[in-house]
Amino acid sequence: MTFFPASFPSASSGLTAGSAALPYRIGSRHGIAHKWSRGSVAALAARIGESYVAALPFARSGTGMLLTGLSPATAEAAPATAPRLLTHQEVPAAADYAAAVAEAVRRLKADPAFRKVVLARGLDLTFERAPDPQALLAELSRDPVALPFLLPIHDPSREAAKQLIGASPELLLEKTGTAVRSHPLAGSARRTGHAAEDHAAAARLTDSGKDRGEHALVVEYISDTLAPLCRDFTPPGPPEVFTTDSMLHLGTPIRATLRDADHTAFDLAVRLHPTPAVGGTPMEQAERTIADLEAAPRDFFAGAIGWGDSTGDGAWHIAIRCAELLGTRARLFAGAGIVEGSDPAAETAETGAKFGTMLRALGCAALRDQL
Ligand SMILES: C=C(O[C@H]1C=CC=C(C(=O)O)[C@@H]1O)C(=O)O
Repeated sequence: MTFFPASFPSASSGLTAGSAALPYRIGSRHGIAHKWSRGSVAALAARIGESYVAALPFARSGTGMLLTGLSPATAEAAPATAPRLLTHQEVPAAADYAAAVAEAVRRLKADPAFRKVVLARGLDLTFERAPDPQALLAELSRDPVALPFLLPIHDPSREAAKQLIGASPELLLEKTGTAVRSHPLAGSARRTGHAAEDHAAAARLTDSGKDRGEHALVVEYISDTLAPLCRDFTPPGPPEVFTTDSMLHLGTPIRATLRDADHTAFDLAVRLHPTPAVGGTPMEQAERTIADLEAAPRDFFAGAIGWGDSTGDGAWHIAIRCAELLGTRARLFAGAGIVEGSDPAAETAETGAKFGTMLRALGCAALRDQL
């Protein structure tokens, strides 16, 4: 699957940028859409070069990063030995995450208008020496369906050089001229790599009313947001199974044609973010529940990362299957969509399985079986 038009500088190997230049406020949900008109994006692109890269945090009120020095990812060979893992700690522990899921299910059952919330947790790792981000990026590039990314996300005035690294399987929005594309994912099963087991898991996922329901909320939200901006919007067909290196997902390809090419990719991404693939339905209630029940601050996890050019074209992915790197430490993140029919133990296991992408790249794939 190709996520980027051929003109994108890093089309073949991922999204990377040199330095965090201009932290900016997203403001209100639609505020930036006006500020970031085609003209302002063109002016910005002229200042920083042909293209820009940006990262939006999960929180709509958070501070985003506009990144300059867009640099093609160099897929260097990974060193033979990954740094030795010294410690690992789940944040929170699996039992506490399961308790948070149970509480979310209680709240969902108590209010029929509250349909879904995505709850996440972290996994803190420390290594004998600092993992090499370029080597990790090369490892993450092995999955052809995911977008590898490596972005500096630190605010220079606040802290040391934090980097966000991952391989996103989820396309939030791509815009080329008037053509737009999205590929929402929701509803998941662990991939074991054994063909017969994965085949059976894919069949169970396709037949699961609970997974189809949590997926449909995301497709509905994206369709409702894009349809008024598009001509002849055709409702997408049923979901398909989408296979990544470590997971199976329900995924729905969405394609449409904008009425007006003047919407920039940035504008559309900000209108869509965050979707119920990482937030919930309704969003305000999900945000409150996430603030109440999650132990690890999300920051840029479950945010959006993307690029754009002076014509307004660009592509945005959801920042999942990722980690924050800070020296010898890494914090991995994983979330699961919780609906009324969720089983806390199964959702906890799902987050454990989702850590698999980063664990494999970091050379500690075996840890996935203990989570
Ligand atoms: C929030 C994550 O995944 C999202 C994307 C695909 C499937 C999901 C799910 O089945 O819950 C999540 O919505 C994550 O990987 O941390």
